[in-house]
Amino acid sequence: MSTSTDTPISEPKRWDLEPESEYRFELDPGTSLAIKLVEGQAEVFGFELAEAKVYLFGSECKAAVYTWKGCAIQVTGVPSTEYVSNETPMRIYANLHIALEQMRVRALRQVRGSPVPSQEANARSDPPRVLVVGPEHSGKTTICKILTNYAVRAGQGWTPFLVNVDPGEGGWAAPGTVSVAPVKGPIPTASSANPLGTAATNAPMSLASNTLLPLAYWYGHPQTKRNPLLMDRMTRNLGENMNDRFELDPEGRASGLIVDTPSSYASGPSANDHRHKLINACIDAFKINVIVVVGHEKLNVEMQRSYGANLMVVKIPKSGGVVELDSSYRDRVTNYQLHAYFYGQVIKPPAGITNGSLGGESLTDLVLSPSSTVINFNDIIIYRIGSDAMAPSDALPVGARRTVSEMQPVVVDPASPGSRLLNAVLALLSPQASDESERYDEEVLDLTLVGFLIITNIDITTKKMTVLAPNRGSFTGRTAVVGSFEWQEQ
Ligand SMILES: Nc1ncnc2c1ncn2[C@@H]1O[C@H](COP(=O)(O)OP(=O)(O)OP(=O)(O)O)[C@@H](O)[C@H]1O
Repeated sequence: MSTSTDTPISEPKRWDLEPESEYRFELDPGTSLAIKLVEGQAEVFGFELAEAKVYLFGSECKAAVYTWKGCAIQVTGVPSTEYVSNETPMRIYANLHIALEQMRVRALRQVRGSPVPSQEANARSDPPRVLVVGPEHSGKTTICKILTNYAVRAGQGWTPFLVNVDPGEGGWAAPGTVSVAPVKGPIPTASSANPLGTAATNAPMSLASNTLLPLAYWYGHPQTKRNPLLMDRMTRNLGENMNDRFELDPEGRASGLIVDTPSSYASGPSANDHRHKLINACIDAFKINVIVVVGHEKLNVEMQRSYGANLMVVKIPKSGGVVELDSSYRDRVTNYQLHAYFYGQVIKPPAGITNGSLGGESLTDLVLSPSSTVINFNDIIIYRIGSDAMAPSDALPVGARRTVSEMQPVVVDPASPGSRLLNAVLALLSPQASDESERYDEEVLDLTLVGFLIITNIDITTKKMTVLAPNRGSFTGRTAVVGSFEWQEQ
C-alpha cells in the first residue's frame, strides 16, 4: 500500500474535457487526489466546482468530474485508475430532473393557489416522491445525489428530502441506519465515508456550511434480510415523521423526496416476499409516485407489472463509470465511516498540495476529537432487538417454542459472558417517554437515533466499561441498542 507521504511530489496533470464528457478516477487505500477547475464549468455528481479552488478526494473515493460545456482541470496525485469518457447517461438524468422539476412547480402552484396554464389543466399536482431501485453497482446512490443536487441548484429555493433506506451504506452517520435529511445546499463527493454529505454530529465546534441534519433510526445490520420486519417498521417510522413534517410545511412538501434503496430490493426471485414487502413499505411510507429503475430490463418489467397501474415507472440506463465494489471494500468503507464519525474527515492532501478543501470546506473544520469515558454497567440500558438475541431454533429444547419475537427489545447484561459488547457499535437513542403510562414494550424501536458509542473495555469485577463517544457527556439513564457492527481503532 502506498501513502501520499512516500509518493514523490507528482506533477499536476492537465485534462481538457470536451462538452458532455467526464474524467473518472478511482483511489487506492491511503492515497488522495486534488482537483482544480482551471477553466470552464464542471461538477462532481451534480456538485458544481468553483474555478481555481482545490478539491480533495480520499478514502478510496471513486467519482467523476463531468462537464456540460467543456472545461480544463488540473489533477494532482496518482489515482489507481483514471480516464475520460464521452459516453455518459447524464443527458437522460438531466431530462429526468426536468420532469421532476415540473412536478415541483405544479405542486407549489397548487399550494399557493396560483393560476394553472390551460395546457396543464389536467396535469397532476403531486410533488415528486421518487423511489430509486436497481441491482448492485448500478449507481443508485449516485443518481439520488445527482437528482438532489440538480434540485437544490435550480435556484427555486427547493429543499428536497433525501431518504436512505440502505442500511449497508450508512448514509450520513454510520452503516446500520435508515435516515432522511432535508438538503439545502449541493452535496459534495469527497470520500467514501460520506457518500451523501456530512451530517452535524454532536461534536463539531463549527458547522460546515452544507452540514445536514438527518433524522435516523437504528436498524443495526448491513443486510435487510436479517430482520425484514424491523426494516419495515423503521421505514414506516421514517415515513410517519416525514408526513408529520409535510403537514406543517406544505411549501416544503413541494420539493419532494428521493429514496435510495439497497440492491437487495432489486435482486432475487420476483416472488421473494421480503423484498416486495419492503418495497411496498417504502411506497406506502413515502407515498411514492415515481419509481426509477436503473439499468435493469427485468426489474423494470416487474415494477411496471406490480406498480405501473398506479404510479409512474421510469427506466434509466446505468452509467459505464459505476465501479463494482466488493465486500472487502464495503468493510473498509464501514471502517472509514465510523472513523470519520469519531475523528472527523481526515484526508492527507497529496504531496505538494497545501490549500485543499473537502467539498469546499476547510480541512481543519472537519477534524474532531472523541473522548473515552468510564461508566457503570447500569448507567445505560443496552438492548438487542429480537432474533439477534435469540438462540438458534435447533438449540431450543424439543417442543419448546420461541419466547422472543423478531421485534422484541431484550436487555443485554454487559457482565454476561455472551454479551458480545466488546468493540460493539452502540446506537444511543432519544430518551424514552418520561411518563411511565406512555411507555410500551417496543418503544425502543420507535426512538430516533442521537449518536453512536463504542464499548472499548469491559471490566466485570468493577462492573464498569469504557466507551468512546464523540464528546464528553453523561450517559446516565440513557437507552442504547446494539446491532451487528463492531469497530476497533486501527
Ligand atoms: N460516472 C462515474 N464515474 C466514476 N465513478 C462512479 C460513477 N458513478 C458512480 N461511481 C462510483 O461507483 C461506486 C458505486 O456507485 P453507487 O454507490 O452510486 O452504486 P449503488 O448502485 O448505489 O451501489 P450499491 O450496490 O452499494 O447499492 C461509487 O463509489 C460511486 O462513487
